[in-house]
Amino acid sequence: MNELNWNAINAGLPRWMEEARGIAPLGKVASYIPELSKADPEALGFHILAADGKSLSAGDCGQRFTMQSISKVFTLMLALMDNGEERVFSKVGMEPTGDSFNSMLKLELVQPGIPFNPLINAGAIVISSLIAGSSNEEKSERIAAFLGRLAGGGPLELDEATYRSESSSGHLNRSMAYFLTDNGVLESAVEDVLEVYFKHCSLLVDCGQLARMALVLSLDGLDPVSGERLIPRRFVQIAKTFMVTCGMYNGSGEFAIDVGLPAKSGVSGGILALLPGRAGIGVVGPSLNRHGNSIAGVHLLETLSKEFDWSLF
Ligand SMILES: NC(=O)CC[C@H](N)C(=O)O
Repeated sequence: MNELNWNAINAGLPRWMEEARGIAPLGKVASYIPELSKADPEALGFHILAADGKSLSAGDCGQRFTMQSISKVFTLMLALMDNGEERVFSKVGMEPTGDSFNSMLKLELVQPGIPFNPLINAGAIVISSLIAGSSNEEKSERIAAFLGRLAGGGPLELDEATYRSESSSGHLNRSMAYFLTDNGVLESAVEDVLEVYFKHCSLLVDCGQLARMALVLSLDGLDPVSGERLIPRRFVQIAKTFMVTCGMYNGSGEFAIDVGLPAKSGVSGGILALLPGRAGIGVVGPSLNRHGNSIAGVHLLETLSKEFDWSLF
């Protein structure tokens, strides 16, 4: 396991951050969830945390934002822990779609009518219905506690305003959930499933917490401090593979070529990325490219990956 070149990262980071921030105006902050449109398009934060506990942060790394689709990687692993592989993959597939994250096109085009993968909205909605718990509250609490544990602390906090904003504007997600019910894929009532889904998308983190969660994945599910197993290795392997094939939506191929690391983005502008066995990374930059990925965040990761030869491929 080679050491990160901390001196060089530290020396180059201010310039690379400025360069990345400079292209933020070429993208757009998400506005289909009204609450997200309040984010500062020029904000950019970065945090890297290595397995030996060394870390480095830059820019607006103290800023909190909602996890959005980044949470889908973790609900997938929790659903796998609750149900096992066979049951989960009877309800969602394993293939990239090539369509945007909120597309429902292929639900009707391909049989059986299950979502192509757990990281598009339709797939993550199905995954929300597989989280164990006797009530919506218990399911949401389990997710917030699981995510918080990986981030190194107590349960993550819900951003109520974003949750309400998502729920009241989520017509497309709602229609997908009804479609999935009609296909016999969703077992619980639409509104119950969506409450769990919208709530996990609205959990708050900062870049440091994202990096801490990413580090657990980079260590194949082990807590970096106690060494305790938090997630079975097989389920982390599944999650990391999905991150490579679908984590950046229909920009995943380009990202694999330009950056070459398992990563997951969210429409609030967050990106979680990892260097296997070595480090976790959290980035935020709310201005998005056409695929819904942080434009400055992707640029920054690309620069770092090329500079330090981080690509796995
Ligand atoms: N790409 C994303 O981050 C999408 C998540 C968002 N909560 C939605 O349902 O549309």
